[in-house]
Amino acid sequence: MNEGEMLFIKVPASTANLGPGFDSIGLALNLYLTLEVVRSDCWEVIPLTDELKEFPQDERNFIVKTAIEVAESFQTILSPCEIKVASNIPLARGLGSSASAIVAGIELADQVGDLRLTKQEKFEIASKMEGHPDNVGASLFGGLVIGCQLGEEVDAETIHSIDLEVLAVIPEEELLTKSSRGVLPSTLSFGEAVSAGAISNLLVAALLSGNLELAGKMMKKDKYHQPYRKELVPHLQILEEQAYELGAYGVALSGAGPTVLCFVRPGEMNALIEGLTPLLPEMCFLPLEIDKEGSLCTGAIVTDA
Ligand SMILES: Nc1ncnc2c1ncn2[C@@H]1O[C@H](COP(=O)(O)OP(=O)(O)OP(=O)(O)O)[C@@H](O)[C@H]1O
Ligand SMILES: N[C@@H](CCO)C(=O)O
Repeated sequence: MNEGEMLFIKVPASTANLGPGFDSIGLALNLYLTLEVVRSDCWEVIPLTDELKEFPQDERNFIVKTAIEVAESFQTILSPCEIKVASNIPLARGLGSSASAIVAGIELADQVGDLRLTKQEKFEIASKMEGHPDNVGASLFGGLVIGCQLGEEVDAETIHSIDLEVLAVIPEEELLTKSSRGVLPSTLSFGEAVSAGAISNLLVAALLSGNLELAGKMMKKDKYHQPYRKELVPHLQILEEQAYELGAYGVALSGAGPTVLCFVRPGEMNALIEGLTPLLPEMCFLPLEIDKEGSLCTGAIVTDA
């Protein structure tokens, strides 16, 4: 990168699982982590939004650490940069903040280190780092992503033709993914695994065919994680009981929670918010749409070579 040149990186938020698509289904959402990158003498991260001020502002920052680690795995040393970071993705709320930071780090390594990675290569690296492909796949590709990670191998199909409107119901309290995975069982019986897989398969088919009632029905029937996480996220039960009555066709825990997503038809958002606000007055209600583009890098880059 020549002096004075600036690189912009934009990575969308995401929701994972959509109920039964545990560790497999991701949907990109229109909240963003953005980076403005210029060459500097040392690594410096300048947070432009308040929530990011708690993180280290040098090479210990998670995004920078990720970038350095990725570049090193390709025997590349990154030249230091000054990075202005902004984000409207709530942290540790189930909206893929850690996945967006990982994807931003990979994009940073790719651009500054001139690694020339393909999207698939970025997806493989990101899935390995995050441990599952759902959030990172959505943040990279945009749209609805159905992924499968088996050991080192990771595959995905991306669907951009689906339009969904969602209401994110976001509590004030954080819930770390690590804690929320801690309440999950270590095994399911063969019979439970078969029905959990069938529910997930039918969710995908219903989303693809536009049968939204059926998709919503399958979200509620998840057997992989929501029944266990309800103890940590009591408002999931309240929303499952009330949101359908108020016009939503689906309700699902967003990723590891604590955010819950209500899926609504166009034109029905306001009535849903009005109906839910008195029931959960302490929550933030945020209408969201699907991001169709995934991560984007713009700006001129000239490498050291
Ligand atoms: N922009 C960022 N810069 C540095 N660290 C970040 C950033 N975004 C997220 N993180 C790290 O990721 C943690 C949150 O990750 P976690 O997996 O628990 O939740 P999430 O990704 O927001 O939710 P989910 O995985 O359920 O969608 C934060 O507490 C922080 O340590
Ligand atoms: N599939 C993951 C998403 C959160 O990282 C989970 O539900 O734990």
